[in-house]
Amino acid sequence: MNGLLFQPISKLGVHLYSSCALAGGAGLLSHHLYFIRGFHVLNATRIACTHVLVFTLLLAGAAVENGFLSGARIAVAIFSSYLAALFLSIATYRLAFHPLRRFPGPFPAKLTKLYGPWLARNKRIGDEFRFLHQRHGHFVRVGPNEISISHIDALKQIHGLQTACSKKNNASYDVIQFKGEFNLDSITDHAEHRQRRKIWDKALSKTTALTYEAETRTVVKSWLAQLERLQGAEVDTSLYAKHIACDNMGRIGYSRDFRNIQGDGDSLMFDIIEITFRTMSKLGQLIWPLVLLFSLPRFGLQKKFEEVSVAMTEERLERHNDSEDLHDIMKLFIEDFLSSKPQAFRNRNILYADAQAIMVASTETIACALGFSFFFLARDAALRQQLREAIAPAHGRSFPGEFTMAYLQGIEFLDAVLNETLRMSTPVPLNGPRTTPPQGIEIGGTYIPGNVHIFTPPHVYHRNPEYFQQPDEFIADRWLTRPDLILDKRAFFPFSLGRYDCVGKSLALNVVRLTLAYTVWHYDFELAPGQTESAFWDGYVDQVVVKPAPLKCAFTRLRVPGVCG
Ligand code: HEM
Repeated sequence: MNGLLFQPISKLGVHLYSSCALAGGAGLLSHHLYFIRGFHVLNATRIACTHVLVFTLLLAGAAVENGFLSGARIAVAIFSSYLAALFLSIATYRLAFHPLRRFPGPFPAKLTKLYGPWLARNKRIGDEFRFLHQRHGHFVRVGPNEISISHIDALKQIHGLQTACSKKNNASYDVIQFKGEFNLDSITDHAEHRQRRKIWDKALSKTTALTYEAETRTVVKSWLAQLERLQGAEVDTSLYAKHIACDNMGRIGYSRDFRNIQGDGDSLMFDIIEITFRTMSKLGQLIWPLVLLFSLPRFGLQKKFEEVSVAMTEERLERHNDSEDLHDIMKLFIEDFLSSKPQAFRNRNILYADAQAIMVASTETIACALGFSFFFLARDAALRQQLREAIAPAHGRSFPGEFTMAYLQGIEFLDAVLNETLRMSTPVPLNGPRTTPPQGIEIGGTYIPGNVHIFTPPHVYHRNPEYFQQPDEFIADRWLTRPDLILDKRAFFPFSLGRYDCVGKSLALNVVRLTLAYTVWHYDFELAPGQTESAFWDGYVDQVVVKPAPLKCAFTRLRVPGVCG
């Protein structure tokens, strides 16, 4: 066989050309018979290995016949012909024949998924999507098989309970797993998701979220104590927003005290938690490098992340066996896992996968919401005062000198500040993609073909003048006295929508409400000298979840709590 293939090559000249032509034909065939059919991203490792193997065999065969240098040149020529034909065929198909060929969008996005990492190069992919929509309209082709949508009808059709769209055949979710088991967010099968979600819902329902209040209050009190210790020094509120979110996650998720606020916790914790998202965000929506990366043994922070989540789960399991009194999110997962007929947590790896989900989902998001809330308050004394006055009736209602969630939940102005923060700087700017059903869907008169990956980026909706007047201005009153500034309330969905919406919404809102109420009640704070608004705006990065820039603030304890000046 080798002889047959390489004899003509060894004579070079015309025979090399025909071998290259043959390889080109193979490139065309591999596109039309394999790559164009179905969904192959998850086979990236196998595909890469097969190509490396074929090239190595080609090189070896050619080197045996022609010596190493000539053999290498021949092998490269033949293999390049194969690749050139393959990529040319892919490019021609994507530009001229793909079902999405008529959708507007930047030229490179139509051609290659490598446009994703390029778009993410400034770590502001949410803004980039926004600019693309401003330029191209409601439907933008942001990748060869990807459409981003900003039409209001898309929200119900894609996320509504009756939707035919799914998370299937969408490698973004498939890569996030622990040894083959998905976490709640990355499950793509509806039935399996429903079973697991029931337990999460129980662990984080509105009523259960209230039962975590004492733990959150302890965290907030540590923050106030830390402010007391730091009196006079500049405080990086973005850093403490992280610490508050992380310590809160430790207590509510696992009944553990991380002590980040006090400064004697594991300072690496947040880096460990954000590592997966940081890697993903660099790639835009390009998933195959992640498939390759995750097929290797874990290393660095990714390894540490797995080790930490396993260790925390094992430790929590042990404590469950010693005493079932602990009350946290893991408790319900463990109860199902240890039951005679588990409904969702059928093995330890599922437990580890969702332990990771608690860490990631409840930390960075809350840190972002809190970090930006501190910013909007720090730059506006009137806003702080208005908030203080608004929360005053809730102070001491349940316990002397304390705020409780029960009363804070009814404070409209507090929620207006929170809504406006989540609109202006939504923690998850893009949301995960969905896949259209095989028959496609029609949105606002536009037909989107089947098996296309679609995005409905909250950041694009939240800052869209079609839905919000003066979209780039923080105006808390738009949620109260200025409803004219909201043109379509449906366009506000920081926690996503439908069956995959955020299960931790109530908990997250409670943590932010309690932290802000106690902070403004006991302290006045403003941007520290030298800290500019633009430095904060320019410095945040979008790593799947937005990470606020450092923000130096000066805090002054109020002599009479709740009374400034
Ligand atoms: C301000 C804080 C938060 C924001 C803005 C937020 C936002 C979101 C969004 C947008 C999604 C949907 C993602 C997608 O469609 O791809 C989501 C899902 C999720 N969130 Fe949150 N989140 C927050 C806090 C939390 C907290 C505290 C938890 C508690 C552990 C949590 C747990 C989850 C989980 C498990 C999912 C997946 C739900 C499912 O697929 O059924 N989140 N979140």
